[in-house]
Amino acid sequence: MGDDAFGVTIQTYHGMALRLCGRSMVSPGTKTDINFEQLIVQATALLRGDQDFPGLLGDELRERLLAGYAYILVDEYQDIDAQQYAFISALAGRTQDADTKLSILAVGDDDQNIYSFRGTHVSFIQRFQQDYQAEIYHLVDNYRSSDAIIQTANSLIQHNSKRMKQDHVIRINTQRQHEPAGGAWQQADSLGQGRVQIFSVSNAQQQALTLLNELQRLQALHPDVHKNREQHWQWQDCAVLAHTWETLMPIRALCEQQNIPVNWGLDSEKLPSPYRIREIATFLQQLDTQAKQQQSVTDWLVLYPANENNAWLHLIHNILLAWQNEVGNHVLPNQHLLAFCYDNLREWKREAHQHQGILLTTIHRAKGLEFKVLCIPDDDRFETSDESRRLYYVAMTRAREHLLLFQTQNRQHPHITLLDAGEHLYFRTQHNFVTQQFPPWRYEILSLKDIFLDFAGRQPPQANIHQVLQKIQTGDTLYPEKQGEHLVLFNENKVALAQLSRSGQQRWARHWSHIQQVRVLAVVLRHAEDCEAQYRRRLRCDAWLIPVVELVYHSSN
Ligand SMILES: Nc1ncnc2c1ncn2[C@@H]1O[C@H](COP(=O)(O)OP(=O)(O)OP(=O)(O)O)[C@@H](O)[C@H]1O
Repeated sequence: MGDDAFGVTIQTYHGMALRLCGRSMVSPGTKTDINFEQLIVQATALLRGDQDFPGLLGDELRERLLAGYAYILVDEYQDIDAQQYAFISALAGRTQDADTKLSILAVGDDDQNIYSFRGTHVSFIQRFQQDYQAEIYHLVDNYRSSDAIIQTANSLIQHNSKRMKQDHVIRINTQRQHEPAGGAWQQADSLGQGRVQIFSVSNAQQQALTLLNELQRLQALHPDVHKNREQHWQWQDCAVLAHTWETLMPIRALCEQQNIPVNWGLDSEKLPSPYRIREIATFLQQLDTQAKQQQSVTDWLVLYPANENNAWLHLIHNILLAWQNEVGNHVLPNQHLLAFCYDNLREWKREAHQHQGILLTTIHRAKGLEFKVLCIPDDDRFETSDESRRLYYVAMTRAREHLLLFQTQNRQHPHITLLDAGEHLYFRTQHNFVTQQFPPWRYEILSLKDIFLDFAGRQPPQANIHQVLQKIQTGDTLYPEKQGEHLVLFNENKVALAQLSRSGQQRWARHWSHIQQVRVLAVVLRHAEDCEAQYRRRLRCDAWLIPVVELVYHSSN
């Protein structure tokens, strides 16, 4: 699109609502984080004229707010919830007369609706046509996956009822139609031949061993296939997508034992708000104090270069690159970048992960991504329902070259049993691995409710703990020890940096002596005003830091 792209604004629902409401930014890192849940409701009320805006009437207001927008493209329309639906309707002027309506283009795939637990409903996309008297275009060309993968995914999803694409089957794009169904691997891999491979395994450990064994077999073949394309095997081209984190634990343990780099999708339910993470809070603070100053993004990129050693600084760098992509190197007041950061960080929570390596995460978090090699381990949470089939379909359609599916022997896999057992599938059952000592490790983020949040706050500003916490980095190791009644985390110089809360104590007392490693994931900022009034008088400083850690412990304890 070239320079025309500068006329396009790309925003999340919340970003758009924030822009329309004109909400002033709250001070970063304070208790008054933006109430994102109310933003969309408020913006909708403003657009509909249900809520007054000083000095402007309903239609006038809507025009003022939407000045400049002529077209709206809503992506992933299948995943909208009732609030977002009302917001889009108000934006598009569905209830307005023909002259004031904007043009709206919705893109979505009802087969990929997987967030119904969050209140999203496939009926919104299904009724789009009648809502807007819209024309429908079916995009059926697939540019991503091999034909074998496309056919296999189609053979599953066809079992769902009331699909919008019932009569519009996904097919490989025209330019690739002459290619073999298994792509380049049909020739290069005499065993798998680019077919979708289905592995029968007896338990979770054998599943992990089989999975890694197959990835290493493909890795060894890789140079033959890609020798002319200057492509090397990269572990980040592989992903394992499961229904639950639990399923991924033994796979991660085995990867770490074999020194295969792992990109572990972080369970963001356990993480603090990204705005409170030390590096991010500092950055937002910088932007906030210089909000009116005009600056180009390149100035910020100098301050925040790519940083593979610190996930948070790297995240800031990536957000700056995304901003550069949107506005180029135009010089703008920093407040625009600040709003962009708030919005982006909110979205980031959904896809939190760290490190380069094979991505281990849940299917819900892999939406929209794609990988050369995709594995779906068996998970006893898959069931016979349209919803579960859609989830499995989303996972399968992330694969470009290899799709490896796993089923537990002696159990009918609800989805694999539905696949057309044609030439695209290859069933593998012979896995005679030598029984090896399987790594017994489990991984868990110590959630903030398990930590005594005021631990450092009860020490004076000059206490050593504050300087040490300022310096610790993501990836550093801490050491668990008992100190009297308390479970405490120390650094290598025996400075106590955190103590578990009463609930943390109950949860971890049994495991404390079986912890193999404590890794710092983030350092979080806390202010005295975050603290309940009754405890505030015991504080001895206004702000302090808290380490957020992941515990690696022995699973049999
Ligand atoms: N016209 C095209 N020519 C070449 N490659 C394309 C074309 N359109 C899409 N692709 C490639 O196909 C892949 C899928 O495209 P894209 O992510 O836009 O599809 P999508 O419909 O959003 O996928 P999904 O909803 O399944 O995540 C990407 O790797 C993209 O680069």
